[in-house]
Amino acid sequence: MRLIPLDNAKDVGLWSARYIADAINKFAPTADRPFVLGCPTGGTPLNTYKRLIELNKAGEVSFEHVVTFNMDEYVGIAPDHPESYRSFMYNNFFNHINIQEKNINLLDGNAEDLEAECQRYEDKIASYGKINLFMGGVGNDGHIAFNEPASSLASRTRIKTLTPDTRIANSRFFDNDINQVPKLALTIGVGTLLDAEKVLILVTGHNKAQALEAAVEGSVNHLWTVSALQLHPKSIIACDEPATMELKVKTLKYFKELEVDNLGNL
Ligand SMILES: N[C@@H]1[C@@H](O)[C@H](O)[C@@H](COP(=O)(O)O)O[C@@H]1O
Repeated sequence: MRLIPLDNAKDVGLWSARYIADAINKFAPTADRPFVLGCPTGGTPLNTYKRLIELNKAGEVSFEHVVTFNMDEYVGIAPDHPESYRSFMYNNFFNHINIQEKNINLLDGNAEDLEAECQRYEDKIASYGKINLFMGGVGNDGHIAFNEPASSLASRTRIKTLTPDTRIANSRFFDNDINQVPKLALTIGVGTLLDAEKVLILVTGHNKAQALEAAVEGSVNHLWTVSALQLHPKSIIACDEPATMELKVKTLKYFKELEVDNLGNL
């Protein structure tokens, strides 16, 4: 695991956007060999999307041959609901870059057969071989996508019941009314995430400090599904200073020293 300790959330956005743009450019995608990018929603990746849009407009990265798969979607809210993850992705990213509509993959939380929808998604990912880079955030309780505490670390895309904590946290997007927050979601599994060639998780803010501690210093544990990153051969966590508050001083120092050369290339 690489831990990239940065000063603030804006720097996490700049660093991660540059990392993604470089990965796409290095891959040199074509129509027959697209780059496959996993995408999250939430407040954390907004700075990254903003910067990727700027890089796209500046001609520094193209999404013409990039295929995306989103991590998750609520069940039962209209696709054009302002808080559906579909709306989030179009409003904050897809509408502003040169991605082709046919290359966008989203889970349909209104599908008649939700289990079949999850299998369709897994099959579609498999049809590309693998996801080259999966970007993600993390919940306060350490959940990845919507893999709530005690999710199987071998899980695949499926229906999940959201915990009260997650619904309270996400009620800020629903007029602070927990009753408006859906109770169910479709989410890629921890196993689906671990299958990606690279995983990049963004962690910002003091309310994520315990999750970061669990991811970096804790043992692999289904109660903090983010800790499954320790099983991945190429996982990166980019974090800001407030998120590191629960880490031991020596842990942070260790990772900072490892990154000295890389941070010099920011
Ligand atoms: N399903 C999403 C997660 O993918 C996201 O990581 C988490 C944290 O969101 P935020 O970045 O807004 O803190 O929220 C939701 O639960």
